[in-house]
Amino acid sequence: MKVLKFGGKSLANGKGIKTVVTIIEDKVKQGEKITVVLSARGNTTNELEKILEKARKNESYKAQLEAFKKYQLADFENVQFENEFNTLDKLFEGVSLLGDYSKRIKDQVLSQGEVISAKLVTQLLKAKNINANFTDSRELIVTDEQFGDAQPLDRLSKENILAHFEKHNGNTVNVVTGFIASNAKKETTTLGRNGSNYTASLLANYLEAEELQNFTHVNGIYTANPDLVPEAQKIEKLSFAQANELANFGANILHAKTIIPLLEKNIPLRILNTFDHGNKGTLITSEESEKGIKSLSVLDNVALIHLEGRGLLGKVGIDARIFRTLAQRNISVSIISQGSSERGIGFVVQADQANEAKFILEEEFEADFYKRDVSAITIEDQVAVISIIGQDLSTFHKPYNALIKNQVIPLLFNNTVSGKNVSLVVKKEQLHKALNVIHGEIFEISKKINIAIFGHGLVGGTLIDQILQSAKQIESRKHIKLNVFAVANSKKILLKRNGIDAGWKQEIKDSGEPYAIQDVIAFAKQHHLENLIAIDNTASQSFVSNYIELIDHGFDLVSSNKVANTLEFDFYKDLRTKLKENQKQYLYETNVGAGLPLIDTIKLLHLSGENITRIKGVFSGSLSYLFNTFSVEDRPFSEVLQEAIDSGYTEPDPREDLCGNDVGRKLLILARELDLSNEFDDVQIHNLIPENLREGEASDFLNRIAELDEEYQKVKEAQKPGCVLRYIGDLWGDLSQEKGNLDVKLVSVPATSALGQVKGSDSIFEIYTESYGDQPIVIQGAGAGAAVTARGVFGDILRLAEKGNH
Ligand SMILES: NC(=O)C1=CN([C@@H]2O[C@H](COP(=O)(O)OP(=O)(O)OC[C@H]3O[C@@H](n4cnc5c(N)ncnc54)[C@H](OP(=O)(O)O)[C@@H]3O)[C@@H](O)[C@H]2O)C=CC1
Ligand SMILES: N[C@@H](CC=O)C(=O)O
Repeated sequence: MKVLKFGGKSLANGKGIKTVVTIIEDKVKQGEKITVVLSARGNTTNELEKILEKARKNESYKAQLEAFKKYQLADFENVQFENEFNTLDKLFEGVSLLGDYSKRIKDQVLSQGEVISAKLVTQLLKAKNINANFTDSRELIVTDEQFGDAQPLDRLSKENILAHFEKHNGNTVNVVTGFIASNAKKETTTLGRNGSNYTASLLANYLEAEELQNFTHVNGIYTANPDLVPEAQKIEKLSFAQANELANFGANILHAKTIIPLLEKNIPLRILNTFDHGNKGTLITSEESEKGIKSLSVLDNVALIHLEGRGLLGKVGIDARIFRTLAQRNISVSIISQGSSERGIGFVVQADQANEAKFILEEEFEADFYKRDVSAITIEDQVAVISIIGQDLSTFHKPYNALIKNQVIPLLFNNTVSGKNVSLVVKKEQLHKALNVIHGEIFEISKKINIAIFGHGLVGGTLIDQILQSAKQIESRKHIKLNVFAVANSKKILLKRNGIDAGWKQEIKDSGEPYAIQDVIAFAKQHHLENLIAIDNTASQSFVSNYIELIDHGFDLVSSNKVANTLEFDFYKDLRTKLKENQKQYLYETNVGAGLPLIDTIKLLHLSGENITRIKGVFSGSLSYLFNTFSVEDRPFSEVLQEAIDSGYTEPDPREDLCGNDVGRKLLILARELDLSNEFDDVQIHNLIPENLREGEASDFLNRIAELDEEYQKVKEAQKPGCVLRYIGDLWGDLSQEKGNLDVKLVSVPATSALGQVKGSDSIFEIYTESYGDQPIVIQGAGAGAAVTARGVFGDILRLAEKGNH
């Protein structure tokens, strides 16, 4: 025999109730022996509670009652609920007259929901020629007199149930009302929270069922609530001990009282979804699994109470007084935390008991207030408790660090000494984000990284395409889910919580909106997005002014834009202070040498104490291409320049390359990596643009580039034989001083020298250090181009996304 229990949502009008009847019918046709336990349908219990309240307040409740009846009858044929409806009419009328009701009356009212549900399903099954038998559990389960939360009396209940099932056996499908029972005086009682589940597991126990199948509206037990954590995964199998842990922390289906009767008889419990027939759900058995499970559960109807006082240190009996006082009013405390200094104690109670708890504690500690031993008792009610079940403190630093990096600061946390649970109290507004952050860390199923990309030109556009192309692979290889939730240019933004797709270019054109940076921050907050990274792929100085605000709101930064690192040294330092304060990171590997691993190398050498004495080379990819090609080919300077522009090597305004600013910036960035405090003005720059072409719009300049030809032809021809032109950067001098010398110049070098042999758009960086002497470390490769630069930015994103950084 299997016991099938259906919850309220499964029994709602429409798809629900029809599916339930089909499930039962199929099982009967397959020859399975089953017993069915039902909750009240849909929202019935809540509705009855609401009508009862209205009646108590003498408000008009009849329209709601009629709507309730209509819902129960829907368009079902041959169903008679006259008895139940009459009972409800009388009970509500009585309550309305008295202006009050007892728990006993409430149990009578609520019980009608289960009776109606079981009668209806019995009728629908009979119409399908199934031998269904309406079974009122009030005839079977005998309880004490604790209305609202009655305790079954085991021996009597078992006797009744066995006798009933002996009588109604064979192919009979007993359709049993869940939740309700009666006391020895035959008065209706109810079994409290999870009552129907309890009825089902009691029946399974007494009848020694083969399995209890609990049909819900979800596919089973998840690693977290999938409504809050989209990446949550179904747990296929659990042991009762593990289920019990989950139950203790809010997984209602698994409430301890439902589990114990099953555990006693070793009866498996399967959590199934009425609406997803093929799904095998979660199976809970007594088999102990070696692998620990982890799951996140939430209690959100709670409040945090904090009792604070300077005079509590070393005083004996304070905690005892607190808990005794609370116990006297039946107020249960779920989480407690007290520091060793005993300056205060924080604990969590049910939200609806918080005010009463505060009041009675203030009474209890009145004298202590007077003596100033206790200074305040406060309630924080917009809080939630997250419990990480299966988590001990050995690896707790991972989710904890990730929370801090995401600006979620737990108000309180504690762990269990035995077992593996860590609970955190967080602000309710941060619950969603906190859950996703912790989930990503502890499961490594896929940690979501939410990315906002500013600038979708050559580099930005290529980066987006690269991300979209590799996202799946990265998710399966690295368990990192890259979600580009924002793409913006200087005028418009496209915001998509679940990430853009291949149609992003058209979408931003069609539905992009004007924006300010605050809109992006607000969007991330509204959608509880965690692990935020802002990517600056602009060349804009004005965008850099958003950096501080982004950092303040929890974004890490990645930029291909070099401006932020080359503004005044004060800003450079302030930015780093802000980053440190907020535990945020700023990566910009592509600022020098595009995708080449240059900045990282220099940082490591410098950090490890290696004295870098000089850095020299061809810093610009576009100017490398220009002079490498122009030096050896007999073509006009402007033609080669145009090729460099068309190949995406130059800055958005190519004059930034030709005037030497871009190389100057790169040189300054490296100097600052070596802790030199140079300013941009310190860079000696040989500007390649003749003075008469420096002013005006970039487009005017581009129309006139042929005017450069004559001058550069002369420069080329004035060289010694066997020499070639190179535009180089040179950082030199005593680099242990406050400032170094920074030169950017056009030089003529032998074609056979290292600089002379550079080809295409390659950059070359010679890093001279004390240990390496005259033989520099050389880093050489493509120094410009959208693809390599975007790849470099992508590398920075992954570095941030990898464990330890986020
Ligand atoms: N090309 C290369 O090889 C390398 C380039 N870089 C750097 O990459 C960056 C991007 O270069 P590239 O892609 O060629 O430039 P593009 O001109 O192709 O693209 C720039 C993008 O930035 C947007 N933008 C400009 N100002 C703002 C603003 N204030 N807010 C938001 N978006 C803005 C532009 O939008 P709109 O169209 O509305 O103006 C455009 O989408 C530059 O900083 C460059 O120095 C670094 C290393 C190598
Ligand atoms: N315009 C730059 C691009 C990379 O920073 C260059 O030519 O090097």
